[in-house]
Amino acid sequence: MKKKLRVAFFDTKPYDRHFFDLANTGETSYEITYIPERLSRRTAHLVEGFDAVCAFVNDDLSKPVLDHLVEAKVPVVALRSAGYNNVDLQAAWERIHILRVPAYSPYAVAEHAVAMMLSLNRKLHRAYYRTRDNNFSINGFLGFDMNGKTAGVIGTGKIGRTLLSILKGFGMRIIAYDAFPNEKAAEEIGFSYHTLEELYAESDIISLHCPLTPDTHHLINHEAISRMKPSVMIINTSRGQLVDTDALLDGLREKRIGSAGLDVYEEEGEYFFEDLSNEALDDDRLARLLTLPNVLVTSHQAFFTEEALRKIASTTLSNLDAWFAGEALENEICYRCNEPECRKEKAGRCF
Ligand SMILES: NC(=O)c1ccc[n+]([C@@H]2O[C@H](COP(=O)([O-])OP(=O)(O)OC[C@H]3O[C@@H](n4cnc5c(N)ncnc54)[C@H](O)[C@@H]3O)[C@@H](O)[C@H]2O)c1
Repeated sequence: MKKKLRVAFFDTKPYDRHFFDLANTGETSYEITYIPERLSRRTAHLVEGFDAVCAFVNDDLSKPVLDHLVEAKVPVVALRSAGYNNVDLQAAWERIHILRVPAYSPYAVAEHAVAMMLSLNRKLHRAYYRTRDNNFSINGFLGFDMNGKTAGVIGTGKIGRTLLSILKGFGMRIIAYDAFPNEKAAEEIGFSYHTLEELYAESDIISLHCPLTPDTHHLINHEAISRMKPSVMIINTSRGQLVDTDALLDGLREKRIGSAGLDVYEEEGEYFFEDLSNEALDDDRLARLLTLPNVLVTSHQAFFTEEALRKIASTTLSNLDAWFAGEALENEICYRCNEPECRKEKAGRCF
């Protein structure tokens, strides 16, 4: 019998195992080892003897870890995520192939962003606890009609556009900013592009849907916040480091920000996805955010729907199938993918 290819899955939870076991029945089914620990310098030695590594959003794929993977002769990393800001693509170049799941369910993330907006606006996260305590007072729960208000979306890719369509249905005025505007989508959905400055000045709700890059790191900082409407609601379901947490906390303290919904957090790596209910939180900024009634934190769960997990599992495994079959790698990424002479476009692989 042909020996199965071995894949080391890092940072796995029971739901990963469930959906990957369901999907791992194709022609090239793999011998999957589910490792609960994150991939890091400390755990990189576990990759010895594997044919591939599968990693998630908080796994560390910096140069020292990639060096270790290359030494261990692991030729490919399959990310089971869309974002890849945790990978040093330059260090990976011409040494190890990086595959990802570019799209699995834009609805999952966009709908979670809307859930956060509705909860913060109508104080559902607080009402839930009040009524359970037989406290039927509605003092402090005054919200606003979203109808007629302005929503500003930063990043009009798959998720941003899905969100814009949903908010259009609420009767909101929808505006957007993107470094690479998509005028066709703007016309079809009915939103308009503006400068960041205009978007900050005009939006009642601002939702972030751009990737984390050197250009977008701390996009929401003191200066940006100083240009926003005083009661603005900020929603971040994209990546924690888009928001300067100190600036956010100052804005909340000074009442320059009305409310914030955070599915991601700058330093989430140590905390999100883990049950730390028996421990004291040692991150003072996260602890402070969690005390504020107008802040709603969820732990990177926007992607977490049945449909998204099925698609993540099937695409991750078909990316590996394509790699091991020597086929073109549609979902490979490298730091040169945005260049006009991108090799993948011509040869099907980045290098
Ligand atoms: N919370 C979650 O569970 C979760 C799940 C999936 C994705 N995400 C995050 O959502 C982000 C968006 O996902 P997507 O599928 O819509 O990606 P996408 O690639 O389809 O869209 C990203 C958009 O951002 C734009 N962009 C790039 N640089 C920009 C800049 N400097 N300023 C403004 N816009 C810029 C791009 O032009 C593109 O239109 C991902 O990068 C990821 O970080 C979060």
